[in-house]
Amino acid sequence: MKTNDLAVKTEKLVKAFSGQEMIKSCKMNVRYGCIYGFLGANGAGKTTMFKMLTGLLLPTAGKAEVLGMDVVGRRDDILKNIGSMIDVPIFYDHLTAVKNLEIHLAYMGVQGMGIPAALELVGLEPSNKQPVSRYSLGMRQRLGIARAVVHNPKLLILDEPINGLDPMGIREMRELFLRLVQKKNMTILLSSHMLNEIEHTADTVGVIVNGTIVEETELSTIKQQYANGLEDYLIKKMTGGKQNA
Ligand SMILES: Nc1ncnc2c1ncn2[C@@H]1O[C@H](COP(=O)(O)OP(=O)(O)OP(=O)(O)O)[C@@H](O)[C@H]1O
Repeated sequence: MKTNDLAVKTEKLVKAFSGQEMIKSCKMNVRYGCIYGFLGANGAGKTTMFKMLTGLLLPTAGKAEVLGMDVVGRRDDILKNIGSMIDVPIFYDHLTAVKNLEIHLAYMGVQGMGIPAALELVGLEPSNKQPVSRYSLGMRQRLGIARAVVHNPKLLILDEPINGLDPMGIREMRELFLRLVQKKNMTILLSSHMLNEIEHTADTVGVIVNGTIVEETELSTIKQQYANGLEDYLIKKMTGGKQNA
């Protein structure tokens, strides 16, 4: 794969905490225009990878490029061109959703797709005058996604984006992700423990085990090889192939 086909490219990436490597020589390739489902057990290193790609953590060693730019040297340029939601999204709780997005756009220095459009995309009512402190968990999650997309980023990095959403909300987000890729040319890198959701949404899957990505594959290939779907595939990869499919 040519380097300029890749929205995310890491080589031998390492992150150590207190001298202990939690990300180990990790290689990740995310193609432009794909929905990449990032899978792994609790503590495998998904959030740590996302934090390095979004400039929240500095790599200990190795190389990581996002949209062709080095994560260390060009952090600010990267941040203008990506949208992310990592961990529970934090807002100005005493302000409305519209005000929160206005502050975000002012900070980014762009108009983006427009605040009402972004709120409508995620199923929130732009005329809602309630402060965000009154929002349910699912509404906060939707607002987090609206903030991640409102400035029209090229790449979206979403850590467990459907946590807290009801079944209707999950379906709406799935449709939204597909629309963002097809109509707005975005690339989406997302993690989820909800394999059923990844099966419905992603076209590429990457599996991280103990801090290293052990395989990146097209979902269609997995579906051909594992009649029962992603769960059998994932368990096999997580156990080093010892578990029968
Ligand atoms: N700031 C930190 N200091 C020390 N250890 C950390 C820190 N952040 C993460 N870790 C450790 O790094 C490892 C990977 O954690 P990470 O949160 O990236 O996993 P994850 O794959 O996102 O897990 P989950 O699916 O549970 O969210 C864990 O062992 C975690 O305890």
